[in-house]
Amino acid sequence: MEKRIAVLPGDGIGKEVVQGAIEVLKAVGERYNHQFSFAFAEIGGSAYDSTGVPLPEETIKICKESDAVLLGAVGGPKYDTVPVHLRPEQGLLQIRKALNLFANLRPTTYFASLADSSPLRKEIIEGVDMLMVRELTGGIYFGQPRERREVNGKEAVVDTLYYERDEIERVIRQAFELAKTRKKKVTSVDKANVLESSRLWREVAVEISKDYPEITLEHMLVDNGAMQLVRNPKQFDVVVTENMFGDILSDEASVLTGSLGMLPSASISEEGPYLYEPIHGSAPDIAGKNIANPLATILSAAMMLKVSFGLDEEAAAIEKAVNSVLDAGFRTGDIMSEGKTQVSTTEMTEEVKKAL
Ligand SMILES: NC(=O)C1=CN([C@@H]2O[C@H](COP(=O)(O)OP(=O)(O)OC[C@H]3O[C@@H](n4cnc5c(N)ncnc54)[C@H](O)[C@@H]3O)[C@@H](O)[C@H]2O)C=CC1
Ligand SMILES: CC(C)CC(=O)C(=O)O
Ligand SMILES: [Mg+2]
Repeated sequence: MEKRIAVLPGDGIGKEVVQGAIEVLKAVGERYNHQFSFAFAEIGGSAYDSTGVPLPEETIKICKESDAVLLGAVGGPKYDTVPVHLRPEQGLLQIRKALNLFANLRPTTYFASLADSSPLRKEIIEGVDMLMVRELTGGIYFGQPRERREVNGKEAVVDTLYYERDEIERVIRQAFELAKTRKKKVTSVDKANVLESSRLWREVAVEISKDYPEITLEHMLVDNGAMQLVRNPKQFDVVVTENMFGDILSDEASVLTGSLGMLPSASISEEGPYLYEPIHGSAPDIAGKNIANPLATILSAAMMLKVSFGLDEEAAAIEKAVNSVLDAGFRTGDIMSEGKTQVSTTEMTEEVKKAL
């Protein structure tokens, strides 16, 4: 199979972890006789530095001409004083919008050999297998107006949480479709006791559920959801929620696996190409030290093989290699525990390649 992959390393550890995923994809290509080519493009702070904007037109073009997109992460303290509309994070929001990536799938699975790395008790996390479906192109990260203003002589500020019914419908329908292939339960997380947007969200979820009689729909308020996620995560199968709630809850969910550095994601659209990225950010506190965990990005590459290219066997081979490396005791600093072997980003990548 011949596939062209757009690669957007971004900033900070984004560059380091993406390199790991590329090497693993090349190793899979060699072993299974696929030709993966890589087209590099800029995004985020590094794009701002070289072009003055966080998402150059050229990057959008390269992505649209590719079969899938692999992204690292954007941002860093260097850009704190850049005007908000030019900040690295805007580049990420803009590429999601440009590619119409309306649903972000963030699976949280239990890694038996990492049970010691989670601050949560083993009996709470053992067997966790949930999928967060986060709305990705609407809500408060995109709504207008978003500005500072003066009101009655005082400094004021406005952000806007805006959704159109069809934006809510398509992501909730996607969650039900995914639940059909899993444990047949959808938990819709909202704040319907306060927000009008959540009241419509809940209404739409009930309507769509009528098309899926075999699937159980449950509603949960987001504050309770945040608590249930660490108290009893095994109750969840598919969780569907709006953009900001999903952003926050999925970082929380990563604690169930042992580290933020373990959670991959796939962002899907109606037309493709899809985009794959770890859920973490550019981690300025550890960037440039070759200590970041590359596994979330390597597992995102596995999601790419499966979801975009239909290469189930190859994707499973990567997942199996990751598990065997963890079972063998290799750990980056974020998942390190007593008696294990601490390795760097590049060494972890090498171990995964060997295990393949
Ligand atoms: N998708 C993206 O590009 C995202 C970008 N950001 C941006 O990243 C920058 C830093 O944000 P933070 O709030 O610090 O979030 P972060 O996700 O970058 O880091 C949070 C903590 O987790 C650790 N961590 C994250 N990924 C890791 C990995 N692979 N291996 C080991 N440890 C890891 C970091 O060292 C840090 O202590 C900001 O500019 C933020 O806007 C934040 C989240 C997502
Ligand atoms: C720019 C942010 C919305 C990125 C983020 O935190 C995420 O997508 O998880
Ligand atoms: Mg986030």
